[in-house]
Amino acid sequence: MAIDRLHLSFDGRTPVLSDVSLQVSDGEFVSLVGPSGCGKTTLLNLCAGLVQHSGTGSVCVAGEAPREGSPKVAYMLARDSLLPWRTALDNAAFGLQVRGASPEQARARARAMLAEVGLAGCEDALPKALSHGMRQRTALARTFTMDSPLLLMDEPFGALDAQTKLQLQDLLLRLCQQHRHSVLFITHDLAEAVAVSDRVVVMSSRPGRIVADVRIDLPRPRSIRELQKDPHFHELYAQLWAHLESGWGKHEG
Ligand SMILES: Nc1ncnc2c1ncn2[C@@H]1O[C@H](COP(=O)(O)OP(=O)(O)OP(=O)(O)O)[C@@H](O)[C@H]1O
Repeated sequence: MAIDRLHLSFDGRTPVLSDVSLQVSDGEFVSLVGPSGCGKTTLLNLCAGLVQHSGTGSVCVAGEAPREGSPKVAYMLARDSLLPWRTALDNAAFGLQVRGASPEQARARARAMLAEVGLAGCEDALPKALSHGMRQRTALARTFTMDSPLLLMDEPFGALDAQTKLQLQDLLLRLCQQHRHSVLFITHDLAEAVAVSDRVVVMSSRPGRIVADVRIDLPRPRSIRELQKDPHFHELYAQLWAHLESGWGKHEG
């Protein structure tokens, strides 16, 4: 995925993104952090083909211009957005089915993914019978079932309680280790960004610019619990805070 010198404005006057260049290599996990309104979701929407850009610069996903519904991209949001009338299995299979896989194929892959996210035995449950954490596990299963080369994740754990969030971060680390997709991940939680990423890209307040691109050189495989004890984890966290603060207000006023 490559974004090159992108300038974007929705109304043709007010800049939202300014001179943004960003690359995510195959299998790389990159987090975007930055103040509210700096354009993080807009960047993901551009990669998903949900926002068209008429400004200057370019966006390229898996070798082509982004387009809505492309099999190259899977998108996961903070709210699980499961269909209430479909079982966990049929929800996990849904994305792949929409892309043309037969129900049998989609269900077989979704069943395996549900087992990977710890929901074996819950295949027939409706979303209303699942906890919030289990629903988000189902959404993770749906995202990975699609097997797209680029996963876009917009604060996927933002609405979870602290303990469930740590469990799902560990799960995401395992899934990424196993499946090696490229991931572009938005979070407001710097500890989460350090824990899961290969790089963390820090954006300034509006118009969004990239103010830092920090390599997270913590060895993998990682354990969320063990990371908390690693002094380098805390150094990286402090470094990101400093970059974030340098971007606050820099372009305001
Ligand atoms: N479709 C749209 N039309 C017009 N303005 C938009 C549109 N989408 C986003 N914006 C504006 O672009 C700016 C960036 O929004 P965006 O949602 O990308 O920020 P963000 O960094 O993801 O914020 P948050 O962290 O609060 O989710 C905001 O000022 C928002 O109002």
